Amino acid sequence: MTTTDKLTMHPVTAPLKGRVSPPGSKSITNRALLLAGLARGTSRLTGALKSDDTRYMAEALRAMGVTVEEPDATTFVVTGTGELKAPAAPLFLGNAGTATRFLTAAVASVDGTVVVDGDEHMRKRPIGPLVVALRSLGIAADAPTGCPPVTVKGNGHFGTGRVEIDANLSSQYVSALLMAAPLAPKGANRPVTIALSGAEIGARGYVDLTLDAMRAFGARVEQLDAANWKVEPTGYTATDFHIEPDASAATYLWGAEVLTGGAIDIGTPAAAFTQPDARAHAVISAFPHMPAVIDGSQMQDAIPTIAVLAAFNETPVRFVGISNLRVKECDRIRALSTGLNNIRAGLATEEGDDLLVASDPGLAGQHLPAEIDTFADHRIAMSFALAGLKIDGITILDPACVGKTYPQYWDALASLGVGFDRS
Ligand SMILES: O=C(O)C1=C[C@@H](OP(=O)(O)O)[C@@H](O)[C@H](O)C1
Ligand SMILES: C=C(OP(=O)(O)O)C(=O)O
Repeated sequence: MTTTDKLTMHPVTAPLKGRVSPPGSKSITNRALLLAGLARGTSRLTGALKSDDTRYMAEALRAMGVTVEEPDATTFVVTGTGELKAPAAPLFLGNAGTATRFLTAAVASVDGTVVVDGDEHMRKRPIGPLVVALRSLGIAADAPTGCPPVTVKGNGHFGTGRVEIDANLSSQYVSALLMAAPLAPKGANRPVTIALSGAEIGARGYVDLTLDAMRAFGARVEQLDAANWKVEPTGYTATDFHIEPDASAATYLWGAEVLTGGAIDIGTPAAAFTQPDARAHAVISAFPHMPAVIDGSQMQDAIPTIAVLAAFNETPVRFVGISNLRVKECDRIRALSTGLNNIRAGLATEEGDDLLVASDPGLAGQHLPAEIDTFADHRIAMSFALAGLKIDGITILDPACVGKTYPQYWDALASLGVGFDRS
């Protein structure tokens, strides 16, 4: 599809029925790309996501001497030498949080200086706690604004010993340290211990994805207790690896199904996903009787989907445990309240970091023209598209921002019979 500035949805006239498979998981693809790039030898990654976020990771690895081939639309063939080389220019990672955080730690293993940078949105997303943790290991890292760009002066290996990390703002800091930890100095026989400091981590399920991917690439990592992990200095071993579909992408299809009373076969049962957002399936399946209070802490990326559905629920919904939605691609609590109130004043209220969504099943079928500012955030675009399935007049601004994780999103909706005008 060509890039357009606006997309106005046509409400559906019949339940949505058909088969649409979500693309590969962004989280798992970017973990597998990195670990394959750090390994010596060739790894074949199948079922992978090809989108802005994974392209940035692949390009960064290429810039550091890794061969990344793309034989088809869902496969990466990655050949590494067992070490990353210093890139000739700063690594530009757009607004890909995973690529930015994971590489910030991994480039400590480069022998030379690496600048990790992103776009204007990424330059507002905090990375200070990760930089502090790297410095405590003796790695020269600097991020003067507390956000990218980060300059890392690597000395050819990661550190050893114990490192503390405050992961309250992002679980990606823990994943970043875990994945870099096997890259200890040659001959090191001491493990790295990663210890949580501060408040409880956001979405623990992402750390579990990290451990699974690390073990698949030969790492020896042990969770000692809820706050401590021990990682042996093994490096990584190339392997073939299959990536499951993206659970966050699946939430839009589950949402479209319940909102229209349809039947959309996404090809993967909800219980088969290992990603945290699969938890959203149970909540979405309860629509239009979703609970009065929903804790988003363990399924953060699904909250925009559920918040838009909540407007059509039988009863209001309060979202709690979502404070770090304020530091995602945009301030998602603000973007959701702005968009919902734009559809109808009073639909959403922010109370501190809670979001209250007033419900009105009678919204369906109404003509309520609203231009939804997506703040360049794929999840805001994809979730408000659901409102446009039931309300006449919903226009999504900058619809191409879905390219961050689901470039085929609009085509997928069209394949189910959804209509829209582009302008
Ligand atoms: O580790 C990951 O793959 C991710 C962790 C989450 O971010 P935070 O850890 O910053 O909450 C999530 O929102 C993001 O889309 C992907
Ligand atoms: C928060 C997200 O992405 P990231 O942190 O990887 O940029 C997301 O995809 O919703």
